[in-house]
Amino acid sequence: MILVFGRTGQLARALARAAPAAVCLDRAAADLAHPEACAAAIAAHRPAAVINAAAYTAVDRAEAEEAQAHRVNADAPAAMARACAGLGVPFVHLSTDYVFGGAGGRPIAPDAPTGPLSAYGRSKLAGERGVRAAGGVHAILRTSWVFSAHGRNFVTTVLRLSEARDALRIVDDQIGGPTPAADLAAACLSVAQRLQDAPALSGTYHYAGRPEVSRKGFAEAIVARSGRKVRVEGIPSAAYPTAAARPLDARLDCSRTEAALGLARPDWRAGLDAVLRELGIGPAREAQRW
Ligand SMILES: NC(=O)C1=CN([C@@H]2O[C@H](COP(=O)(O)OP(=O)(O)OC[C@H]3O[C@@H](n4cnc5c(N)ncnc54)[C@H](OP(=O)(O)O)[C@@H]3O)[C@@H](O)[C@H]2O)C=CC1
Ligand SMILES: Cc1cn([C@H]2C[C@H](O)[C@@H](COP(=O)(O)OP(=O)(O)O[C@H]3O[C@@H](C)C(=O)[C@@H](O)[C@H]3O)O2)c(=O)[nH]c1=O
Ligand SMILES: [Mg+2]
Repeated sequence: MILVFGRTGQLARALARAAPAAVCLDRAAADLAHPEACAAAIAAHRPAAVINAAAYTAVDRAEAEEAQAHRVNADAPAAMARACAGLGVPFVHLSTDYVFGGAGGRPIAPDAPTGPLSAYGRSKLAGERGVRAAGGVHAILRTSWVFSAHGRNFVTTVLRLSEARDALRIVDDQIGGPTPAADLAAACLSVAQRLQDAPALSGTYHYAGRPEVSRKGFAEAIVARSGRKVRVEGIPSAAYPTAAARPLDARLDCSRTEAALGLARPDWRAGLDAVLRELGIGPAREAQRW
């Protein structure tokens, strides 16, 4: 059995769909603010593998709650990893492109130097370090711009805004790889299985959707595919001040993931069409050519 933390989140919902036999724990069952309770949950369930899909993901709010973000994103994953190492159970943990400063101008390899710009990024980087230090069989999967039909993500945000406005102002100097939660879930399950068969595959991997796009380009695709009549105006990040700074170019180089694990990058446009169908929004214009 696969044990999943973060039942109500985008990724965990997709994991539950893809692996109905998985046991998914929510905050009531395992609060990551209490790391030892998470370790106890692993010992109690004695799973074949653990996937941590829970995190403090409120990037801007984390600037004022860095200690809380650290507890949830660093202390809890470290405790989970230690529990898994003690039981000899593979641990799959999610991290983010926001551990990078994003100023390099080219796709970033998994072993590249990090440099988070935000409290969220710092907390996720500390989580990576704690997982590695536990020394067990593990995979850290860095991903980016995860979206689905559920919860707060860029797709649901743009759809909500496009219902209320006839123009959106979206930054066009931040580029990345949108990642469908459904594809990310499949990748996590594949990695959890591979680690059971080949512990030496332990390591840090990049897994994000393609083609890379700016936030403005992503918003244009969302608006176009949803059939909404909304103008999307490109603006510089400086014109959209936020509490947390975002990397301008933290594109993840995913080539080693494909080589080592056989996981190709998902096409986010197909993922977007699937999400819009799930939301009953469209119809996707057949004439639309990518
Ligand atoms: N979303 C994105 O764009 C990206 C996400 N990631 C990473 O991928 C993983 C999954 O992200 P995603 O599915 O989008 O996350 P979501 O924001 O959709 O969900 C986060 C989940 O974590 C849970 N959670 C938060 N705090 C606690 C806590 N104290 N105790 C227990 N559960 C808690 C939430 O529960 P509740 O509903 O109760 O708040 C929720 O179920 C995370 O590790 C994230 O950092 C990486 C890159 C991009
Ligand atoms: C809503 C909106 C956002 N933006 C900008 C703000 C910000 O710079 C950028 C992204 O906005 P959001 O806050 O929705 O996305 P954000 O919360 O930054 O998404 C991040 O989530 C965490 C969990 C991750 O790990 C990252 O990979 C990334 O996906 O878009 C606009 O320019 N116009 C808008 O109308
Ligand atoms: Mg956000």
